[in-house]
Amino acid sequence: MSAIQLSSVTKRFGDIEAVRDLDLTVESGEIYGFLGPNGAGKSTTINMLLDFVRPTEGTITVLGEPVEAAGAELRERIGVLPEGFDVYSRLTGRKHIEFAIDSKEADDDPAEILDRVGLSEAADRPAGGYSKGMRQRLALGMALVGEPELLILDEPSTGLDPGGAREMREIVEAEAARGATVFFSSHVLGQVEAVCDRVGILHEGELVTEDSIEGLREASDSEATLILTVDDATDDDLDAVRRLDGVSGAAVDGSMVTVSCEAGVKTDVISTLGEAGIEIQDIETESTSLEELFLSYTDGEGVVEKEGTGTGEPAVATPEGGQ
Ligand SMILES: Nc1ncnc2c1ncn2[C@@H]1O[C@H](COP(=O)(O)OP(=O)(O)OP(=O)(O)O)[C@@H](O)[C@H]1O
Repeated sequence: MSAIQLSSVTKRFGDIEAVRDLDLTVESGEIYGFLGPNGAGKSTTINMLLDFVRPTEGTITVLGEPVEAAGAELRERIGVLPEGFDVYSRLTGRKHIEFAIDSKEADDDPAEILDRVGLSEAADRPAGGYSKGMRQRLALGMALVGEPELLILDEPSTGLDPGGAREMREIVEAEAARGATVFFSSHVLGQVEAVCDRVGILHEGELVTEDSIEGLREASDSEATLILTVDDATDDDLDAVRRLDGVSGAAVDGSMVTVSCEAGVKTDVISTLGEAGIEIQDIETESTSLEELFLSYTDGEGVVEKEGTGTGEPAVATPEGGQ
């Protein structure tokens, strides 16, 4: 069974088309990253999944139920971390979790949930005094109540420090391991890259691509730029290189030859230059990074901040040196 299915969904607010003809399926047990720059339509889509707003056109089913017809029973099967979650200032963190347990008629141990989200020590303080990151942890804790079949997390890493972002990812992975489906939105590529099985990129209300991180990486790896330091070369020397299948361009500037090509033809380029009598002193390869690929899908709008990835590694592939 699909956990989420949107068919030809469009949402208009007056003249604004927030979501356009969206077809999207998330299978049960998947961790799906919903990526897009500000204003792409992510929150609108999430709000439609939760039946907070209704689509102008199209149909939506969640956990096999048409959302428009579903009621409290469906909501009890879903854990939600909403965008811009606001705490009840005077209530403690523990009270918030207890409230979520009561309203879902669940039997979780509040202390265990508070511990999972790293709020044990602050549990008995009024949440009004919590930092932004602590509020986000509390919201995540409330979403976890009742072992939901589906977790819908709207920008869950907002306000989290790198450690908090890593813990959030570990929780997402643990939830998926017990069988939950996780759908989370982000404009932070690193968050999505580290944890998701599949990613959909939304831009101006439309799904511009959908693939596994591996698939996206392969797409980005398939194009490369070769930068060669040579003894001497003329533009005419490069004609044979330009004629090679998979080469999209070649240029020479002094002792530097730059060739844009598919990654698979790099060796052909080098041997063709050799056959033309060009002495190669040094070779560097730059692959198209995942970051550049994302930017190409969103007209350069920022989905690629590296905030809070917490991996201690770059969030995106960096140009590789050497061959
Ligand atoms: N209630 C509303 N009334 C009018 N326009 C709206 C409403 N909700 C959303 N929009 C518009 O729909 C578009 C998509 O907004 P949405 O909040 O879904 O984007 P988003 O991808 O979640 O962005 P962000 O990353 O900034 O949260 C925007 O142009 C927004 O102004």
